[in-house]
Amino acid sequence: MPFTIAIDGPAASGKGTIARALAERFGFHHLDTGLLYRAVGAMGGDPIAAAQALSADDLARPDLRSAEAGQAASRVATIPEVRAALVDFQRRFAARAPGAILDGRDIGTVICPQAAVKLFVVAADLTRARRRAAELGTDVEEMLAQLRERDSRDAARTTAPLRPAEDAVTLDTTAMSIEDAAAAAVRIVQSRLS
Ligand SMILES: Nc1ncnc2c1ncn2[C@@H]1O[C@H](COP(=O)(O)OP(=O)(O)OP(=O)(O)O)[C@@H](O)[C@H]1O
Ligand SMILES: Nc1ccn([C@@H]2O[C@H](COP(=O)(O)O)[C@@H](O)[C@H]2O)c(=O)n1
Repeated sequence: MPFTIAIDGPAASGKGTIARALAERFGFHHLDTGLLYRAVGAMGGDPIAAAQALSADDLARPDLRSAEAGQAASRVATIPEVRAALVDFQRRFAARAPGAILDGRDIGTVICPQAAVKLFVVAADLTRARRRAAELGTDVEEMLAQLRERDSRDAARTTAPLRPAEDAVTLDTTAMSIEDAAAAAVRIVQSRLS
């Protein structure tokens, strides 16, 4: 039976970094589900039609990592029909052998409620803003405002809001290096594998 790991948390908390480290360590597949919403937001036009027509090629667009793409993603992510159109793809991915790691906002609560491991990754707002601003070469204060706006929208929406699953383990990476955060996640996964 494939082993599924669900990783959720606010923007730039380190979900993807941890997911990639786990994928490398355990040989599992990894899907950054934020890319699906970023692609839908970037396609323009009717977001519901865009979500229904989404293909793997759309996820390879070079402009999806920008702050603007993140804001557009969080707006289309509030539309229930957009979310519904993306469920099957994510669940099929989660069933891949020998295991799959999905990171996003509703993986442990909606997409994979039966996941073997659920992590909710958090970090202080300013820490997240500093890390993301360094990554994109942008202003920290502006990034802080953008992350807070996105987190508020994600947590306030009625369909699949950002929140930890009841059985999720919270991992606060504020004072952790990338290596320490990855090692902490590996320990949690190992404890469930054995
Ligand atoms: N523990 C850490 N220490 C220092 N920098 C980190 C740490 N974890 C992640 N980072 C850096 O912070 C930035 C955001 O991390 P990452 O992309 O993993 O976050 P995310 O939660 O996946 O973001 P998003 O919400 O956009 O999907 C990246 O530049 C990453 O290298
Ligand atoms: N499972 C998910 C994943 C993402 N979203 C929305 O997309 C935005 C961008 O996500 P990133 O992980 O790339 O930052 C995010 O702010 C959410 O609005 C989602 O709703 N569900």
